[in-house]
Amino acid sequence: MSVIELKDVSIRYKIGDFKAIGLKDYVIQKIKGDYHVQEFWADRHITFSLEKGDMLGIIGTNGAGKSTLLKAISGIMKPTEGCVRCLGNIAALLELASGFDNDLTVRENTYLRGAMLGYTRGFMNDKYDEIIAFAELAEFQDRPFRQLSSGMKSRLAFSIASLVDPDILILDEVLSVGDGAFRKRSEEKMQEIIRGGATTILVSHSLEQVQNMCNKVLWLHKGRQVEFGDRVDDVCARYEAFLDER
Ligand SMILES: Nc1ncnc2c1ncn2[C@@H]1O[C@H](COP(=O)(O)OP(=O)(O)OP(=O)(O)O)[C@@H](O)[C@H]1O
Repeated sequence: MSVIELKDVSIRYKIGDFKAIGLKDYVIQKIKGDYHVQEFWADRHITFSLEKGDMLGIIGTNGAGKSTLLKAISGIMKPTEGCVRCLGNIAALLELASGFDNDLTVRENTYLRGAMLGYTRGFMNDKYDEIIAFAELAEFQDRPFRQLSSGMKSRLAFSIASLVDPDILILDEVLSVGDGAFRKRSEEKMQEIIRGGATTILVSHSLEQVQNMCNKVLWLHKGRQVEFGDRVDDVCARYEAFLDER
């Protein structure tokens, strides 16, 4: 049985609606009669499924709809059409800095993120040292989160998400932010998670990373599904040829 299944998923953004422009401008525009909402389909008719242990790489140029699709898979957004079905607990690393509080310490933020992922305090007590050691942040444990560099913040986010044994791990470009040594360790960690049976989705602009790590690939372009399949090298080669032609 598939762990993740997307059936004909389409996601629409509304540009300039009252939520985007604010109530005041909405009222003014409405009175003047020039209130217009534009629709933009960021993803259109996306259909694929993943089995337990699959590692999917999503590729595509800027604005292809990759991050939007991850939001729908992780439950942050509801698809406008179609359906997404996921089995098991999901750890999603989408906007790395989000969900952390700059005024709390690294330790407090670690517990906070754990709670947001649905883990108990006891579980986090057991995992805490491991999380901090993996992120190499032992000296920063009791410092305010704002003192961390952006690379350190993403190390902590990755470390929490990966060490709590998710059934589904969703990563948006996260591995490209750490330095070389951390990137290598995080790739190894992800391989370990996959060997443990988790299903992983990774958005990456590095074809080398997708070829090295993924057993399936989804190529999106302007919201459309160009290719999906397990012939990762072939799809990446066609995508590369497409990039060269542009
Ligand atoms: N909140 C939003 N409101 C309106 N349009 C949006 C919104 N978020 C994204 N978009 C648009 O949806 C399209 C897809 O964006 P998305 O971030 O999913 O692309 P992406 O493939 O992840 O791009 P990148 O590789 O640049 O990160 C883009 O054209 C973007 O401008």
